[in-house]
Amino acid sequence: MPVWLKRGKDVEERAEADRQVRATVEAILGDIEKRGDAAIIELSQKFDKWERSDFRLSQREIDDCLAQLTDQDLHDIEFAQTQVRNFAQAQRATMTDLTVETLPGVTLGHKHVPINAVGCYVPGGKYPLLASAHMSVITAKVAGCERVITCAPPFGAKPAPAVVAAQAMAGADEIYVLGGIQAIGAMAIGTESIDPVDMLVGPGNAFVAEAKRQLFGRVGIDLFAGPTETLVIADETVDGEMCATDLLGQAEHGPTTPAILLTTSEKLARETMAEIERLLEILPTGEIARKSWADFGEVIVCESYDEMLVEADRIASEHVQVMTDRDMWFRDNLTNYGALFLGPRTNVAYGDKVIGTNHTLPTMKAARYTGGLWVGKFMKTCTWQTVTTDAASAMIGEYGSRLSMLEGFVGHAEQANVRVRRYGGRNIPYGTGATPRIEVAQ
Ligand SMILES: NC(=O)c1ccc[n+]([C@@H]2O[C@H](COP(=O)([O-])OP(=O)(O)OC[C@H]3O[C@@H](n4cnc5c(N)ncnc54)[C@H](O)[C@@H]3O)[C@@H](O)[C@H]2O)c1
Ligand SMILES: [Zn+2]
Repeated sequence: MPVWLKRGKDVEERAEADRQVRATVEAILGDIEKRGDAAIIELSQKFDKWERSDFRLSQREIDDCLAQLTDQDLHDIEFAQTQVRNFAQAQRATMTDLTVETLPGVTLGHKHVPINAVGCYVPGGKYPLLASAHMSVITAKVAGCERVITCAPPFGAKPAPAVVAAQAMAGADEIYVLGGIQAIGAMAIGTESIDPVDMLVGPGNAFVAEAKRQLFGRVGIDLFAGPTETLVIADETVDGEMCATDLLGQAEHGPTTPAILLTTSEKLARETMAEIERLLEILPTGEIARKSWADFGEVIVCESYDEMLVEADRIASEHVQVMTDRDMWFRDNLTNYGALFLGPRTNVAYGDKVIGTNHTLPTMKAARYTGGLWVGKFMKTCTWQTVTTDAASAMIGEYGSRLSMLEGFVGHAEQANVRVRRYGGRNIPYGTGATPRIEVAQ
């Protein structure tokens, strides 16, 4: 049985916080629906102290942001964007259109159709998360989406230059400085100044994730990508400093970030907890990380690798860092996770910022039913079919007619029968729903 050396807050407390967020989001989306731009302007003032009548940046404002970055900054952003684009293109290449003859004269297929208009949210309340611009905008463009618009909140009551640069360099068609529920609502519902999109993507805090969830149906969403979570699976092949650094590296995202250590070694567990206390004293973002570690950090000691696997699948964390003597065994056997980071030479920050895999990933156990954002999320896989011979049309028609009548659908049966008459030369009077029989072999 696993033993907890440290536990996080219980589920009830989290559920109460979720209820409050749900109510706030519902009220604000209703207001945006009713009052459009007027609501957006007020909300932006209220939550972000950001006053503007038009939130779209002009080309001049975009150029001004680009000019504030150093050559090194621009080179680094370009490097990261190239990695994200290369991987997205390789993934796109695995998605082939399909044409298959399933019976003589019966041809079925599917094709991948890019979604026309996409709204990409780039979070930036606590940190200007420019990497989210690459993850959403570039991936949408690789998919072939025509209109890709993007919203990020102001940072320190003005546009964050690095975020704007990343949005522009990624190829965004419209850039808005707008955050939180008001950004999500404006993109999905539309206002006098912003045309609505077909799909919302991108990570964000609990308000952003909940707003996307409530708007799902009216628009598509990528997945539930709320506050970051991380899980480290480690044995004695690594030390406490490495584990502590990887846990705190993600705990700094926000005060509700679960960072969990699963290990077979109580010695490593205790060493990691001590290291965390030492590092929290010197980490400049330690205040946030300390709060999330105190409230949501967990340390679980397991008896075996199999037990760690079961626990990891139960936790279904957004990020899973594996540093053991059998990393590929975990890759081959884990089933619930957003993204895997295998071996001590890589880590979650590489994925977050630069290596090329997408960092928008499922949280709150959504990893049980979805992977992260990828080029396939921006495509609709739509089927088509055709019947190319008379014999095939009549043969499928006879089955279709009988199966329709089993459901009581006479009109459906007639759609089939008219073809059985014309292409099969069978005389079935209209409106009888007569079902020609076949001999079933014994
Ligand atoms: N799951 C993923 O893939 C992933 C990836 C990266 C980041 N993240 C998460 O993104 C989040 C970013 O959060 P953030 O807060 O820094 O930026 P954010 O851009 O998501 O949210 C900032 C906005 O929240 C709104 N807001 C703040 N307090 C509010 C309140 N009380 N009521 C209504 N609206 C309010 C404001 O309008 C503000 O513009 C973090 O939680 C991080 O963990 C997740
Ligand atoms: Zn991160």
